Amino acid sequence: MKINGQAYRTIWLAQDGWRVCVIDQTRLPFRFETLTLGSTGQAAEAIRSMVVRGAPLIGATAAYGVALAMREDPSDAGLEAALALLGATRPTAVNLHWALSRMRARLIGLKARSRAQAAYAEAALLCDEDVALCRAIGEHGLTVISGIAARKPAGEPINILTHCNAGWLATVDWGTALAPIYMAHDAGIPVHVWVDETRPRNQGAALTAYELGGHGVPHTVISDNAGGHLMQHGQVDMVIVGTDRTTATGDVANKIGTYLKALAAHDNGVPFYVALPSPTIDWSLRDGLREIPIEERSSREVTHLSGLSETGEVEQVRVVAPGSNAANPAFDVTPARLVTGLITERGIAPASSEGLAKLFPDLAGAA
Ligand SMILES: CSC[C@@H](O)[C@@H](O)C(=O)COP(=O)(O)O
Repeated sequence: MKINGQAYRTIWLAQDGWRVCVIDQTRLPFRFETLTLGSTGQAAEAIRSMVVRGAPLIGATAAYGVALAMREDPSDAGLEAALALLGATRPTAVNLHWALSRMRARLIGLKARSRAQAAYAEAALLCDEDVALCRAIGEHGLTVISGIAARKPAGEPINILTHCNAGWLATVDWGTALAPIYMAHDAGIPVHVWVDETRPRNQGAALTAYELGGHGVPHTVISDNAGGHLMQHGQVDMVIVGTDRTTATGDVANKIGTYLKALAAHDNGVPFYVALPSPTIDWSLRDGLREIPIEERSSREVTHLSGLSETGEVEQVRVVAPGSNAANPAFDVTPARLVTGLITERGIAPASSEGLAKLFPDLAGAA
């Protein structure tokens, strides 16, 4: 997607052909800065500190982290150490482990001297595939938006609510939940997006609003608590969110607060869709609530807010009473029964074992 007219992916190789460039998402929306990663340690730190975030981009960065490791130490011990370091960065997004398993499978049978080149090629392939998966998700999701548009008076915007950031910044390009929205907008279908601010880190207010604004998509940022009210008053036609891990049975882990939106959507008859590429499906899990690991993050993300001061400086301020404790579970699980459909690269599946297995017999069968 474009920033100030220039096309970007979220991850690319530097001019030297081996270091890895990323957009520093902790600086958005007020500063656009890129970082160049020159070691596995730096790649791991970029994931841990959320310089890069979003399930597919975490996987892509981890893949390049393995490639960087293979320049440093391509031995079996070097490979296993890199996989362990990168695998311990963030617990919920399964794309991380999917990407690391794929890199291991590609490299383990090779002689050490061939590994670096093969690792870079595999990481690049994984990134290109991610772009293709997200584009296909966009095309399938577009049919849902077009269907809703056909039932509305001509010219009236389709109001779509989204939570967190599942746009191109969360993937290599296009995004998952936002891909259908970009495609609808580009096709001339009038869309308007309600953007949940997504406390505590405000990925909606900072990143989704930045992306949609950059692409000219009409949107309005709302406080996280406003969605239910808007749904009760008929102001939301559909919800689309992304996911960090979806079980083989269709339970969906996503940014904290997603479950409450699904409940409100269910109560108000608003369709609730989840957009995901197949690497986000954890075929080994059947009970999302019990089995998906939920990341606990620093309480400081709850007690403090970051923003632009009147003097143009990015500052942090405390918003919680001094002395109060804060808890910060970063994800929640929406049970399959609340999900209208899973928008994947192969089409739209009911959120159930049967629905997923029918679309992905090859993957479901292999688990
Ligand atoms: C296409 S991204 C899907 C999810 O990764 C996204 O919705 C999300 O929850 C991101 O969380 P984050 O903590 O910002 O990495």
